[in-house]
Amino acid sequence: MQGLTRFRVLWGIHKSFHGFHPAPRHLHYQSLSAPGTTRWNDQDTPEEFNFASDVIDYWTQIEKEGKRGPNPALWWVNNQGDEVKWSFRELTDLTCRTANVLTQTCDLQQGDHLALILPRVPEWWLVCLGCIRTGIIFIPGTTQMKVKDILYRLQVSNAKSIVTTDALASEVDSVASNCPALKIKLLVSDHSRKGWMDFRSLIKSASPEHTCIKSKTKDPMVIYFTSGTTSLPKMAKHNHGFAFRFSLPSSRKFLQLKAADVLWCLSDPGWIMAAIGSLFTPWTAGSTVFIHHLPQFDPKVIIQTFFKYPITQYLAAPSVFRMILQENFTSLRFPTLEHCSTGGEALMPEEQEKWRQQTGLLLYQGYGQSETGLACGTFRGMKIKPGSMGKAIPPFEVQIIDSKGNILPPNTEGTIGIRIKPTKPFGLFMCYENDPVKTAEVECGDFYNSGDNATIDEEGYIWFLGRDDDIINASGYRIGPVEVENSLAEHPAVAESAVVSSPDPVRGQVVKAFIVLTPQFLSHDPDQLTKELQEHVKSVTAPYKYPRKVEFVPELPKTVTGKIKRSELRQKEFGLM
Ligand SMILES: Nc1ncnc2c1ncn2[C@@H]1O[C@H](COP(=O)(O)OP(=O)(O)OP(=O)(O)O)[C@@H](O)[C@H]1O
Repeated sequence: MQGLTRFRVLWGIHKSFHGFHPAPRHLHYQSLSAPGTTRWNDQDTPEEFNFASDVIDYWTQIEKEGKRGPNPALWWVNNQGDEVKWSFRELTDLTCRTANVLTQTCDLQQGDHLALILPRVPEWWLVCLGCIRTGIIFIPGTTQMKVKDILYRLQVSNAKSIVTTDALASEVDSVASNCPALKIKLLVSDHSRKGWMDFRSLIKSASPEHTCIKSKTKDPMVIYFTSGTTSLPKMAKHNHGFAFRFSLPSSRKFLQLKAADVLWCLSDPGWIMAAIGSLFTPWTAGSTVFIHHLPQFDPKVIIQTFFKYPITQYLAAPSVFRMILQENFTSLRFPTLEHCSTGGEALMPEEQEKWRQQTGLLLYQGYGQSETGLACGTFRGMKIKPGSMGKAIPPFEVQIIDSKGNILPPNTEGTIGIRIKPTKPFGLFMCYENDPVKTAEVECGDFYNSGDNATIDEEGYIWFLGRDDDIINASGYRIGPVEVENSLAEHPAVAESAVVSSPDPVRGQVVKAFIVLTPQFLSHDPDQLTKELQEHVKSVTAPYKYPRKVEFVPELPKTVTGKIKRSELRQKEFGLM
């Protein structure tokens, strides 16, 4: 049975679409920002914007007029051979049904908080858009969370509702009595569960007639929990302007997607990268969002997927590219893949080079945070400087600033700042929810202070050095962990490493490297390997940066989003844990 038909039969949904007459507003907005503009004036801000009505329903209309190609809006597959293909028309229909389930059946109102903890299942996209249609603020989270992570998020967010699957339902039930705000539990499953509403059957019987709210661009839309790499995760709240930003030519220039493109973004749905790469960017361009359910990252499955489906663009964290590279292919030529991008953590220049050698494709890097979305990046076709995160993406003006918010000259180490005065640009978070103190703390003069250390060169390329807290001060030298980790990555023994400062009775602090070895080096003599790695670092970078201490570990501590927790390693070194 064909995927789409199968899905319709599964859900009992018939092809009845109501008439939509959306104005193709989002394309008009392109004229509001010229590429290269670095400042956005508030008077250009559209008063109202809603991604569901202004973008999704626009493409639905284009489809109805027969002006869009046959590729689906969403193409979902799993390892069991199941497949879902939805057109924009179906997406409009299903997300209107979702909106009705949320507001009518669940009695949720505009401004209520909904925790959305789903794996890569099609319902994730339905709930996001259903929330956008209704003004319910959705709070994505990763399914890798444990009970205490879920409890923390439900409590601090005051979520009134949660949408999740069987895998986490019992965890939610075990903490629900400690979450007084939580009233509605929606289960995405083929089975029913006591105390939970059945999302799939509710959708079937819901009406596809729904009038989208007229959201103000400055109305809240989504809250992202930060990864918690440095402290407890914070709640970065974004408005509809975050979604609007993707309609600007400057944002569209980043991947240069066309309606015929098929974009595969591997990000966990709980991370802001998923909203960027598998929701707002592709659908603004009318492209296909391709999703592989992938409960675990298996590089072999990822590679097979490129050969099986006509994927043209690929976006994943550096660690995913790293896994594929570790398969050591001499030559991988993907039949339809044209463009690859990465971000979210440091990318080693040699990984970029290895990717080019093995696949013949360039690897473009971007940088962002839960607070900022994509702040800078290497636009498609722009010269790549290996190791650099590219240039500021308008309307963000990115500068390297000192602790008072003064702009520093090129090639001077400082903090990445995004201009917020006189005007805060679209796409930058509104605030940390319920935390005016933390919100005020990240304001630094006329800038938002990212807390990341970097330099900018004469051409405007930004070079990541490390988080402020991770910078090592050894014998008067300031050392960014990424530089040392980059050097270590060039050695075949190193699968992964984390570099932190460690106390030393003579020098105060020294550089220490925690190293996960590649399988072929596990049996090597550790002392000899330590010396070899130290010599290697001295030979490829300034010798003062070499790790005086080395510890081989089976794995590195990571956040639920897979980021290395250097702060945890550092605290252990200083006896603080
Ligand atoms: N291209 C990149 N290169 C290096 N680091 C990156 C890149 N992109 C993102 N990062 C890192 O990821 C961080 C953003 O991650 P995220 O918003 O998920 O939360 P977090 O900052 O890790 O969590 P917390 O603020 O709770 O400690 C950036 O501040 C930066 O340190």
